[in-house]
Formats: sequence, structure tokens, C-alpha cells
Amino acid sequence: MPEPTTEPTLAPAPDPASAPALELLDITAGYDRGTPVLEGISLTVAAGESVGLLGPSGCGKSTLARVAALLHRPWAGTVRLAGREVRGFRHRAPRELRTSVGVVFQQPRLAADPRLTLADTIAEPLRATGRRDEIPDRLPDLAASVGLGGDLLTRRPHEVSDGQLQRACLARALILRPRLLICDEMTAMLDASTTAALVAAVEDHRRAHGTALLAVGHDRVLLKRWCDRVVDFPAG
Ligand SMILES: Nc1ncnc2c1ncn2[C@@H]1O[C@H](COP(=O)(O)OP(=O)(O)OP(=O)(O)O)[C@@H](O)[C@H]1O
Repeated sequence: MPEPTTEPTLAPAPDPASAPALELLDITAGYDRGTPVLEGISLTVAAGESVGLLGPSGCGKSTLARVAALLHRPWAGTVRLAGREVRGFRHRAPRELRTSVGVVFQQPRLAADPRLTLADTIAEPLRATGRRDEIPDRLPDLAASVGLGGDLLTRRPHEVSDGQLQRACLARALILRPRLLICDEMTAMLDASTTAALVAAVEDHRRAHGTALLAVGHDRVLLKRWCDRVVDFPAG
């Protein structure tokens, strides 16, 4: 008599709407082999949740943010985005995972191409993903939502202030409507009123699209006011 066969059971696919936006499990990462910057760090951001990550300078917050943004491959540990385990980082990450995370860095001048106008800077992710036909629909409203309009959009980075350029970088991070936004010291170089305007723009977008947020910074007062929850680094 033949042996009864058991069908392998497949784990149900995670529901991206309810799975955590970000799971970092037991992450070890660094730059020079042998001296990790992060060791066994875990952090979860639920779908739609906003988490502030605080810690002293040099403790590895930006490194963790870069791992979460798929820009830096960890030496060990698991990264999941909306329940999907990440197996490739940087250009090896599948496009749909890469585009599910938007990132804003501290220094807009290092993050923006000096040859592009602010309009082209904001639209860059749509062009890069072959969706340039969506630019007219998305760009004007998004630019207005971050406080950019009129001739500012036709200027290049050297013709605008740091705050105006950071507004464009925020719009660029939001234009693909990522499931998770990572702000790595986004407002550290900005004055109080520009900080308030950018935080308000992020929150308006989050309310409209259910975007989760990981905000990295030093300013406990700001992060406590801004986020659902604040985590002191190390988070493991
Ligand atoms: N590209 C790199 N190559 C080598 N070492 C690096 C690199 N980037 C960061 N480091 C080192 O890793 C450590 C953590 O840096 P990281 O930028 O993650 O810290 P941080 O907590 O974000 O600091 P800050 O708040 O000052 O931005 C530091 O000792 C830093 O010198």
C-alpha cells in the first residue's frame, strides 16, 4: 500500500495592510569587519504607526535607518517590510520593496542632484519607475502640500534655501506614496517654523495615505510631540 502523502502547507501570505510596516529583527551591521556599529538590534513599526528613534551622536541611528531603507546590507538579522522578508539590499532589492520606503536625509544638498530643478527632483522617482505620465496628476498638489509653488519649482538647488530644498526632498520621498517614510534628522538643519511646516506636511500625508513613519533625531521634545511612540537607542 502506498504511503499517504502529506501536502506541504504553505504559510499564508502576510496581509500587507495589517503586517507591520517595518520589522528589524536582531540586526547586526557595520562598516569595518569585526567592529559592528549595531549588534542584535530589533525595532518594529506597526502599519500606519509613527515611531521616533532617539540616541546620542554616533550610536548608529543613521546606520539602522539605512538598513531599514534597504540602503545598507546588515551582517546578520532579518528585515521585513509589510511582512515581506528582504533578501537583497541597494540595487539588488526588488523594485516594489525599494519603492515602498521613502527616505529624507539630514542634508538636502548631499541628497539632491544639483542639475535638476525642484520639479524634476520631486518627479525623479516617477520617471525612474517608468510612471512619468502620473507627474501632472501628482506633482502640483504634492509640491503645494510641502509649501513649494510658483517659480520655486523651476529653480535649481543653488537658487533655493536649505529649507526649500528639504521641502523638495520630502516631496520626492512621498511621491510614490510609500508604505513607510524614514526621516533621518530631516529637520536638524532647519529653523522652528520650517520644522513645523515639514512635520505638518508629513502628518497630513500620513493621515491621507496611512503611511508609517520612522523619525530619527536628537530632539526628544519634537519627537515626543510628533510620534505615537519614542524609542531610546539602542532599541534591541
Ligand atoms: N560609511 C561609513 N563608513 C565607516 N564608518 C561609518 C560610516 N557611516 C557611519 N560610520 C560610523 O558608524 C558609527 C555610527 O554612525 P551613524 O551615522 O549611524 O550614527 P548616528 O547615531 O546616526 O550619529 P549622528 O546622530 O551623529 O548622525 C559612527 O562611529 C560612524 O563613524
